[in-house]
Amino acid sequence: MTTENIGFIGGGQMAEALIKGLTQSGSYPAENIYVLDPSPERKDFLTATYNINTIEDCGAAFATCQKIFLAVKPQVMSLVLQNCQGIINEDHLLITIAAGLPISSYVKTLALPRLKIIRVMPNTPALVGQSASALTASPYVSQEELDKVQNIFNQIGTTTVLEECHLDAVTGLSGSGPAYVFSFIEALIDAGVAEGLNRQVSTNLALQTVAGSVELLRQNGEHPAVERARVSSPGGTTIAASKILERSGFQAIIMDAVAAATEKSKELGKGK
Ligand SMILES: NC(=O)C1=CN([C@@H]2O[C@H](COP(=O)(O)OP(=O)(O)OC[C@H]3O[C@@H](n4cnc5c(N)ncnc54)[C@H](OP(=O)(O)O)[C@@H]3O)[C@@H](O)[C@H]2O)C=CC1
Ligand SMILES: O=C(O)[C@@H]1CCC=N1
Repeated sequence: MTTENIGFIGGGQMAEALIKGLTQSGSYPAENIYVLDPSPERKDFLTATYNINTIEDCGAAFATCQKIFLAVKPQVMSLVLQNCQGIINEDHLLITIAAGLPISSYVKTLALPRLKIIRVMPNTPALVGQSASALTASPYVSQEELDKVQNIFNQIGTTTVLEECHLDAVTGLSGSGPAYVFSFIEALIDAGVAEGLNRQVSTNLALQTVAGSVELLRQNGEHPAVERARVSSPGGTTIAASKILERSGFQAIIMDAVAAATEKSKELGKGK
């Protein structure tokens, strides 16, 4: 069976995370991957690093690739789609990773009522095969087509198929989520340094604490509050720290942050 060519319109951070995840895991041959980006330096970097191919314009992308990933910022998507008008037809399969933009906005801009498009929200841990992606498809995508695309994302992490109404919340939680986790880890490292630990030691301890806690939750299957209670010895250190987190509204801050990102995702799609 021959491998289909896949193309990326936009070769930025998230496209690179997907390309690296797919090529370095060995799950997709580099020679079947094409990228279109306005920056010659960026294209040179991507071809030199991942041995993939570059492509010059939308016409060449759609002539060469069976599946096209739209990986540009939501703010420039309509311009990109306008450039592709008359090139994209209802036989093509589009996969968009743009935050916020509803499937209906692509149908409207391209004036293709039976457009086949899958909207996906991945995240950058795709770089190391650990992405969390949620997918939703337009009604004209067959189950087989959805399965194939889901399988591509399965090569770089976990996937969930959801109704489109949930995609903004997914963006707020897992799309942007790595940034919140990185902030937390950064704070833990700095806290260790503030308490006198060497930065490298502090980094190693913080990373393993987060990784180990995730693994514990995965393996035990308990609610995080149960595991938190197990760490908190009576009259001990953890409960003293927890009091500070509670007082500062730590959990509410995280919930507010996810709500702000979810709201921004909705805003990006408004009027589109
Ligand atoms: N970063 C993340 O963690 C995630 C991002 N996403 C989504 O992925 C998409 C890309 O985001 P991200 O990778 O962060 O952004 P980047 O800005 O890193 O990537 C976008 C790329 O598209 C290029 N570009 C701009 N105009 C065109 C055009 N007309 N044709 C082809 N390429 C073009 C940009 O080039 P130039 O910079 O020269 O303009 C840039 O290289 C967004 O829609 C975002 O919502 C989804 C999940 C997670
Ligand atoms: O910040 C953003 O808009 C993109 C979408 C999700 C993660 N990064």
